[in-house]
Amino acid sequence: MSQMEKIAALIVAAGGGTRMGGGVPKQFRDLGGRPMLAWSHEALRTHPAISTVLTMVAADQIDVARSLLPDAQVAPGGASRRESVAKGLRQLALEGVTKVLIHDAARPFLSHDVIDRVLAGLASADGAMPVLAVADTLARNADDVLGEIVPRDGVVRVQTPQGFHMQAVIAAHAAWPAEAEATDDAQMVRRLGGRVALVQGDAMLEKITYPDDMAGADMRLAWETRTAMGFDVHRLEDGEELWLGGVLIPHHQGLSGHSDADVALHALTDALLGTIAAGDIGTHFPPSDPQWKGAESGQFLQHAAKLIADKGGRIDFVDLTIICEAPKIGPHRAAMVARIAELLQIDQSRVSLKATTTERLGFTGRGEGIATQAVATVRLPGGAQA
Ligand SMILES: Nc1ccn([C@@H]2O[C@H](COP(=O)(O)OP(=O)(O)OP(=O)(O)O)[C@@H](O)[C@H]2O)c(=O)n1
Ligand SMILES: C[C@](O)(CO)[C@H](O)COP(=O)(O)O
Repeated sequence: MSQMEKIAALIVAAGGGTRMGGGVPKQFRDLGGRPMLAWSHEALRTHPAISTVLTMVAADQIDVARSLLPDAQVAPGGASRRESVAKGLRQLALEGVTKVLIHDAARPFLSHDVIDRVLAGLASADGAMPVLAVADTLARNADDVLGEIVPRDGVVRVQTPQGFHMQAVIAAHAAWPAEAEATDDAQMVRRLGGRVALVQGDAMLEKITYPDDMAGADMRLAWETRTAMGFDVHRLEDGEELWLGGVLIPHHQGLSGHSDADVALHALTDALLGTIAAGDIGTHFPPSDPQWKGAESGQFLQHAAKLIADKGGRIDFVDLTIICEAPKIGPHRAAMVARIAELLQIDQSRVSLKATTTERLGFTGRGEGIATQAVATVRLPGGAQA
């Protein structure tokens, strides 16, 4: 790479998703726990050769995009894909960009391998783009009757990101007739005599266009299911409040500990951290740290849930067993389930809470303390990208 080289990515995300329908433009819809747009943005942002990622969104979606991708550089796109690209190119040219990768937000599952292939193709051409072979027979539809067969030899399916030297793609956009539409940028560069190299595309990169494509994208995510457990004990003492499952319970004793000692939320926090192998509650909130003295344990649980969400994960189900002789848990079960569901932002049907005694045996049986076992099951996106 030369000293002066500056490679940018330009994501076009200003479309209305009319073929998809359903109100919210598809690039802002949830896909595996994060907006579709976030997937390719992350892949481009983390590629070592790319120094800038500019995302074009509809003018009235700027605030939405900023809230979904707080660190992203976003700008208003245009009325067509071509206009959105042209506006982005103008901005990137001012930033001294020498090469640009133009990518559809509607192609979320972009790997670094594809980016590498496009950049390699660009080294010896004006542009480079990923393509796939056509596997199906191609035919014309003549009023819902089979028409002419279209030879598929030498025909490829074109994907993005399409990479270009900035001068070549800016000249192509400038020369393109204002009234003509172009479905991509490579055809514009070619029309001006530019050479666009073809590199191997990726089946994961299929564009999400029609409603059925969302289901296909979910399947491509290849969710990985993980289950982990947590266990915790706190001592019952006079003069303490009894917090259990995020609920204050009237009792003659309460649990003692550095925080509010909510043994149920602690066990559940450990179970959730376990699903992403992120240590335990003490790793994140050391008892030696005075800031957690008397802390409400709901924040520990929310922290674990956020770490899972940051990985694109979803909490499928949590199950707790509170082990104590007293108080009776039954009367408080509904309130605890509601509070845990609220803290985790999941439906109450995904929270199970049970209780048992130990038949007066052991420390729980003698009323010296309360224990909780918790199990959490989460799904993490596994197949698409880390
Ligand atoms: N004015 C536009 C139109 C499209 N695009 C983007 O160009 C890509 C092309 O994909 P496409 O499936 O055509 O997206 P939409 O235009 O949103 O879909 P539709 O044609 O069904 O309305 C998408 O990432 C889309 O957001 C854009 O940035 N600006
Ligand atoms: C740019 C593109 O994704 C390459 O295949 C495609 O041309 C976009 O076409 P659309 O009709 O705007 O979806």
